[in-house]
Amino acid sequence: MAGTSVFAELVDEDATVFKFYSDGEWKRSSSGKFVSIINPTTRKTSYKVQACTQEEVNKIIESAKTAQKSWAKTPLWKRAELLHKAAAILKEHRAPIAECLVKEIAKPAKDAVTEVVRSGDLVSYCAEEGVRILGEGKFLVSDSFPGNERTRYCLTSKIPLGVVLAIPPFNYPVNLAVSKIAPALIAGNSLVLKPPTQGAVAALHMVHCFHLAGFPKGLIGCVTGKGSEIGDFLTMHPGVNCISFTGGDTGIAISKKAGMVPLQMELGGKDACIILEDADLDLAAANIVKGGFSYSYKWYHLLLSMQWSEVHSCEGCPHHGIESSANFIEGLVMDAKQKGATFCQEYKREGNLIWPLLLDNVQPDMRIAWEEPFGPVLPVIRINSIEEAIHHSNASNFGLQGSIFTRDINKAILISDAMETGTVQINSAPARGPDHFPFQGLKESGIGSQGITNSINMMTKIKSTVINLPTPSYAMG
Ligand SMILES: NC(=O)c1ccc[n+]([C@@H]2O[C@H](COP(=O)([O-])OP(=O)(O)OC[C@H]3O[C@@H](n4cnc5c(N)ncnc54)[C@H](O)[C@@H]3O)[C@@H](O)[C@H]2O)c1
Repeated sequence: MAGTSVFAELVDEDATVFKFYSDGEWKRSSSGKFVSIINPTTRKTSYKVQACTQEEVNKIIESAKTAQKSWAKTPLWKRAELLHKAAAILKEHRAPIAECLVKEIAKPAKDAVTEVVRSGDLVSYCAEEGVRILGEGKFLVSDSFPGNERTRYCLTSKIPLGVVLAIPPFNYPVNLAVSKIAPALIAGNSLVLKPPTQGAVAALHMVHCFHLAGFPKGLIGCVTGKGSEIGDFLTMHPGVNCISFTGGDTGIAISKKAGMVPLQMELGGKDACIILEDADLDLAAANIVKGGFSYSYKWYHLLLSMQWSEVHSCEGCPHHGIESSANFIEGLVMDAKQKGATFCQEYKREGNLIWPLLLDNVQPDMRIAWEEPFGPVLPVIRINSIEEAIHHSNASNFGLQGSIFTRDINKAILISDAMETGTVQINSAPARGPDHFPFQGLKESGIGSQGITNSINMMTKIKSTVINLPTPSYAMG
């Protein structure tokens, strides 16, 4: 159970308020204030976390700065060893962490366990990859550039950035936290985590697994509280040397406010799925259901016929969101209704629960054509040509992923090259992973690239050491 056995020190005596992690210890905030985490299913408070103060943020960053200096001097194999240990502990304690995910974000129990196990695997893979890529540098000689003799040797290596700030979103609060934590640590950085409110307790449990693995005091800090109170303070903090963020539009605002630090931004998307006439329609339908509805929290059963116009039935699958997101989704649906979209099912909402809905004949003047509902509402735009499909896809401000369904690989490649998205899936729904695949958004969907290798590289800088020789020295030959 959450907050018990090895996790008992995370929680207050009354077992409801979780502490934050600073300088290797679990602490109560001096604010005396808490942030409640509402269970989206029961709409009751599941947990409370500390509302940390700016002074507490300062202290965490200061400790992270100090700890990073000696961590960077820790041999790479030792850093990897600790990460492997943390990964094993994380996987061992998957049950209580998964329980938090169920209560905080209404993730189905099986998916919640998968998220934790996948996170452990990510941490181990990152340790292995780090040992290889950080153990290599470059050797360059000067005479390859015009006008130079071979009098200079340049040795390059990868050095850490310092303090990395990690901000994951609510939908994968563990996986998208470790995808930032592990690369940062293997590369010799320290790490400050600001988890999302919904998902904070799962993240605190995950951080405790790193604590149990024996990472040095202060190297990892985890601060909880309201984004509106400590968010800007964190992202504009002069002690932060890199920000790795996953979320929505908040990331655009952060990018504008952040100082001269490397940014890794993984933001919203509006992934177009282009289905050509020759597509395997069963495959396309199954993947569209998966891509459009799989994060609708509950099991679903949606039968799509071979023709969009003949959607037979759609049952179950309510979307357990928070009230503001349910209202936002409803706004998109009503706008589409007013402008003439065809409803393939009756729109159904009870409280925060929204049932899956397929909207046909969506037109470019409807908000749902462009805005991300982040809920179980799927718009269908009928197209007459490949060019029209590419046009609609590229007209989006987003550029995260896209899908193409066709049996003609030559056409698929041409369309893929024309799509302005970071990833294109041929004959599958948009997916993030496996976690070592590069993953990136174009336009308003992000800055930089992720995936284990890219994240490690992104969280380092190149350092050159140049050896200047008094006379040219050429290799024997
Ligand atoms: N690109 C991807 O692969 C990917 C993956 C998962 C989620 N997302 C996106 O995430 C969004 C849903 O997640 P969300 O609702 O948690 O996103 P969000 O942008 O509302 O919040 C993301 C994180 O930012 C924090 N935050 C809020 N205000 C802040 C501030 N002023 N300063 C610093 N941090 C602040 C939140 O607490 C949370 O931890 C969707 O738009 C979705 O597309 C994208």
